[in-house]
Amino acid sequence: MPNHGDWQLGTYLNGLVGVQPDLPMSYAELARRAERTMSQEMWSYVAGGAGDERTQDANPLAFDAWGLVPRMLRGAADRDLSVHLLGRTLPTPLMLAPVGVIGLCEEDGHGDLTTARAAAATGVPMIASTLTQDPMEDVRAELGETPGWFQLYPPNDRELLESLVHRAEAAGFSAIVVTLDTLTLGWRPRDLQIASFPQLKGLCLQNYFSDPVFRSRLPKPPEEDVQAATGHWSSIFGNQRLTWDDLAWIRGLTGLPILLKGICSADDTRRAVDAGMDGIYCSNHGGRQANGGLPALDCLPEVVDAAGDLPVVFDSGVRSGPDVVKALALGATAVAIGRPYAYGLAVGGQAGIEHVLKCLLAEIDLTMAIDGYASVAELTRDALREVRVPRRG
Ligand SMILES: Cc1cc2nc3c(=O)[nH]c(=O)nc-3n(C[C@H](O)[C@H](O)[C@H](O)COP(=O)(O)O)c2cc1C
Ligand SMILES: O=C(O)C(=O)c1ccccc1
Repeated sequence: MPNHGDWQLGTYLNGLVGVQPDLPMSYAELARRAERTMSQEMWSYVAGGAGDERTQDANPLAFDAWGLVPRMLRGAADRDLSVHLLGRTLPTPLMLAPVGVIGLCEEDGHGDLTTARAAAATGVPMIASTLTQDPMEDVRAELGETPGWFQLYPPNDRELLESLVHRAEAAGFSAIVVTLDTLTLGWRPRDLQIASFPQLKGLCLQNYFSDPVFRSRLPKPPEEDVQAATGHWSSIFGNQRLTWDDLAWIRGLTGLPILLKGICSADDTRRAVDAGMDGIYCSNHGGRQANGGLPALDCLPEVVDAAGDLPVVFDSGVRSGPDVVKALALGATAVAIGRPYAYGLAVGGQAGIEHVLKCLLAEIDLTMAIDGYASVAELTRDALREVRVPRRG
C-alpha cells in the first residue's frame, strides 16, 4: 500500500523538467489566492469571524502549545491513517465540516455538489450544511459510497425540523449533526461593515425552499416571492429558547446517530451523553460565533475525557498535518476542516478541494513517518508535551 506522503517526490521530479505545481502548497498561499479569487462579500463572509477575531486567530495558535514527541526506529514505514467512527472504518481521519455558503465558493453556485464530488473521489466524508444552494437530496446523490452526514440548524418550527430530519434520513445521510452554537448570529464586524449577509438575499436556502412544511407556511411559493420566503426563513432560523428537553424530542425523531456540534465543556458533554447522543462535535465554529472564548483545542481534552466511549469530532483552526496529528493525540476520533476546503474550492474547484485534502494527508503521513507513529491508534497523549518556549512574535 502506498503511503499518503509518497507523491511529494513526484513534485520534486517535475521540477527537474521545469514544472511547478499550479495549486498552492501551503495554507498561507491558499488563503492569499482565495482572497484574490473571491468577491469581497464572499471573502468577508468566509474568512471573517466574530468581533476582532481574537478567538478565531487563537484557534490555530493553540496548536503551538503542544509539541509532538519524535520517536526513532519504531517501524513506521507503512502508515495506517484509518479511523473507526460510528460503526464504520474511514480511510483517513479527515472530514469536511459543514460550510453553509460552500455553494457560493464556486462561481456557478453549485459548490455543494462539487464538494460532494470531491468527498466521493477521496472517501473523506462530507457534513452537508442545512444552508445549501442545492437541496440535500441532490448533495447526497453526489456522494456515492462516501458517508455523508446532515448538519441541522434546528428551526423554531417543530414540524419543519421534523421534515428536515426525515428528509435527511430518506436521502441516505448516515448521521445528524445538530449545531448548538448558532441559535443566533454572532457579531461579525467585517460583514457588518459592508452590510452583507448572503442568506438574506435568498441564497443557500434551498433546503428550506424545497421543503413541503416550509412551503406550506408561505402565501406564495419561494419561486414567486423570494423576499417573503427569505423573510420567513429569518423568522424561523433563530432558536435561542432551544433546551435539552427539545433535544430529547429530536432524539426520538430518528434512528440515525446524532452528534451535537459546538460542545466545548465537560459538563455539556455529560449532558449530551445523558441525552442519548451518539457523538460529540467539539468546535467553536471556527471563531465565527462568539469572540472572547477559549480556542477550541483547549477544550478538546476535557470533552474527550467526559465523552467516555462516544466519538469526538473536532474542528476549528486546523491548518496543517501536524495540527490534525495533535488533535488526534488529544483524543479526537476524527478531525474536520472548514475554511481550508472552502478556499480550495474557490481556487481550484473540485480539484482544489482534492488538492487541499491531498496536501493535508501527505503532511499528516510524513509527520507520522518521521516522528515514528505508524497508526492513528499510536497517537495518544503520550505523543505530546506542552511547549515551554513561547513563539517569537
Ligand atoms: C463560511 C462558513 C460557513 C459555515 N457554515 C456552517 C454551517 O452552516 N453549519 C455549521 O454547523 N457550521 C458552519 N460553519 C462552521 C464550520 O462547520 C466549522 O466549525 C469551522 O469552519 C471550523 O473552523 P475552521 O474554518 O477554522 O476550519 C461555517 C464555517 C464557515 C467558514
Ligand atoms: O456563517 C456561519 O458560520 C453560519 O453557520 C451561519 C449560518 C446561518 C446564520 C448564521 C450563521
